[in-house]
Amino acid sequence: MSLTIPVAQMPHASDMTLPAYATPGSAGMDLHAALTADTTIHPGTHAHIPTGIAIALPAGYEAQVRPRSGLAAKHGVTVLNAPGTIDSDYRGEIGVLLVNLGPQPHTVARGDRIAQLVFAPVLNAVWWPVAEVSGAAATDRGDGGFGSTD
Ligand SMILES: O=c1ccn([C@H]2C[C@H](O)[C@@H](COP(=O)(O)OP(=O)(O)OP(=O)(O)O)O2)c(=O)[nH]1
Repeated sequence: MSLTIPVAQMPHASDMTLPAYATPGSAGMDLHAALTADTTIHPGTHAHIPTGIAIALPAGYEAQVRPRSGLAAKHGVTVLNAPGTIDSDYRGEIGVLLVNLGPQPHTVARGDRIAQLVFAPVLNAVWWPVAEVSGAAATDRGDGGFGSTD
């Protein structure tokens, strides 16, 4: 299933290539760092990395900013708020909050692939207020949580 999404490049990224799927089966488009200067993320700290694009998602969809596993495995660098949520009514530049959980400083340069963007449909829930949810839909689990099946 494909979705056509308006995308605009910010002035500081007009020479960059748009995010793209790395392979025909990739779930996410790689997002690139639209930095004007290298940014070093020191261990235990995070940085807001611009991607140079703004999008206009149709109502009923979201985009998720997810980590790249290669970056995490090699450098301990991941997305701080993973998965970041891009709302359908957001029109600003997409940013990526990268956190360095590794032992070494990590430098991000312009054009580096820093995260991936996955598009997904969103279900809009409507509350149906009831006195007790177990009355509305009883289950074997009931209110057992947090390891209750251990
Ligand atoms: O990784 C992210 C997460 C969010 N956003 C943008 C798009 C999103 O639609 C907006 C708001 O994000 P979110 O709802 O997660 O932020 P909030 O902390 O709840 O703030 P707000 O009060 O702006 O909703 O910020 C990004 O660019 N990157």
